[in-house]
Amino acid sequence: MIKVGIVGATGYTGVELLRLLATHPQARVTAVTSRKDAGTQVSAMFPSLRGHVDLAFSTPEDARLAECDVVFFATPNGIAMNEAAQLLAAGVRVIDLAADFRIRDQAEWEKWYGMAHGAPQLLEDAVYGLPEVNRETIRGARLVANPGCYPTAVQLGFLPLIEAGVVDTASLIADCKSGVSGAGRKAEVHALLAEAGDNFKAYGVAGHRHLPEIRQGLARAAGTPVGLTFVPHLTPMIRGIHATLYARLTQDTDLQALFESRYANERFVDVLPAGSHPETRSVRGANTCRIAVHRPQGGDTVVVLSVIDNLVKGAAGQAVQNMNLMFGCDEQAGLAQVPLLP
Ligand SMILES: NC(=O)C1=CN([C@@H]2O[C@H](COP(=O)(O)OP(=O)(O)OC[C@H]3O[C@@H](n4cnc5c(N)ncnc54)[C@H](OP(=O)(O)O)[C@@H]3O)[C@@H](O)[C@H]2O)C=CC1
Ligand SMILES: CC(=O)N[C@@H](CCC(=O)OP(=O)(O)O)C(=O)O
Repeated sequence: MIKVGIVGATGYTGVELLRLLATHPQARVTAVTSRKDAGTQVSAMFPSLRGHVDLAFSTPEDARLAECDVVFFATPNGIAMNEAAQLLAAGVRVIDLAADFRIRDQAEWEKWYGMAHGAPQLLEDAVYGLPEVNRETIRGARLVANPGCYPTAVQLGFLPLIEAGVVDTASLIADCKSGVSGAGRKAEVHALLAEAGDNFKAYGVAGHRHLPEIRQGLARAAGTPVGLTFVPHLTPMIRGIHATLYARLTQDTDLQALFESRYANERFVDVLPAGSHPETRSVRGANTCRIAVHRPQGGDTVVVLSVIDNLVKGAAGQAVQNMNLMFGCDEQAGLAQVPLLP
């Protein structure tokens, strides 16, 4: 059994990790932390887990974390970077759901995240946890930087086009919509029902911190820097990301065949039949990215539609997928959920 610790288990990605790991045949959660709710039973806070998780939250200083095989950080940015080195030294593998190890360039990270990096010496070792790109490296990783939610949906949508060299990489556009759970469980006015319900708005147009992360991944695939306009929006739904991606074709190609062949062996990426319009509800609760590719009126603009559940393929599910790779488990272990609809 893989012994698992979760730091920050009272948040949305933390409780999602608990939900997914509750049915994992080879993993057992042994420590779950919270600063504010140490001592509270998990099932008292999350009734959905009653009968599935028999644990109480402990403080983040819990010594049992160092006895785990893997610790997930489901914490805000800037926490894992100060804790990872000690756990790694104790032989514990670390998966950070936050952004501390996602950007290779320290100065770039510090610019976007507005703080000094606490563990720059670990940036080199950290593996970016997008299995559809880095599967073999993730298998041997000690420290995994789990991708952000928007970056997962956007990269999976653009990668086939960029890898095949069939689009102009200087003029990419990602128009994205997220559900409110993307902002986490902390109390914030903009996420209140009366603020976010029955409303729709863009944010971060001048520059969102996922921009450098997406650019880094796409540039790696292109072998050259890319030009990307990324505009996130907040929609009045709880879960889900819908990314509408635009690129200019530079050569004629069978787009449907390109996408089908790129993801033919990927269990968590579903390329829909030509002409489809994927819905966020078709992936709710599941570790699936559904993609459709369009070429409106046969013109030179390609439109890719990519949907994920931000808490699953966009966070906790992808983190479990990475854990499965790191520990030699079936990649689908704990991740066989059928999406919840309606
Ligand atoms: N929500 C989403 O869709 C996605 C989130 N992410 C990233 O995953 C991480 C977690 O997100 P999410 O679950 O939404 O966040 P939440 O705000 O819902 O939860 C954060 C958790 O971290 C704990 N925490 C806060 N500060 C500290 C601290 N200083 N030390 C230890 N624990 C702390 C909180 O509990 P307590 O205060 O009691 O300690 C809580 O359990 C974030 O970095 C987020 O950006 C990534 C992809 C998608
Ligand atoms: C709707 C909403 O607010 N979403 C969050 C993205 C959450 C996330 O994945 O952010 P990290 O990179 O910090 O992990 C945002 O735009 O800040």
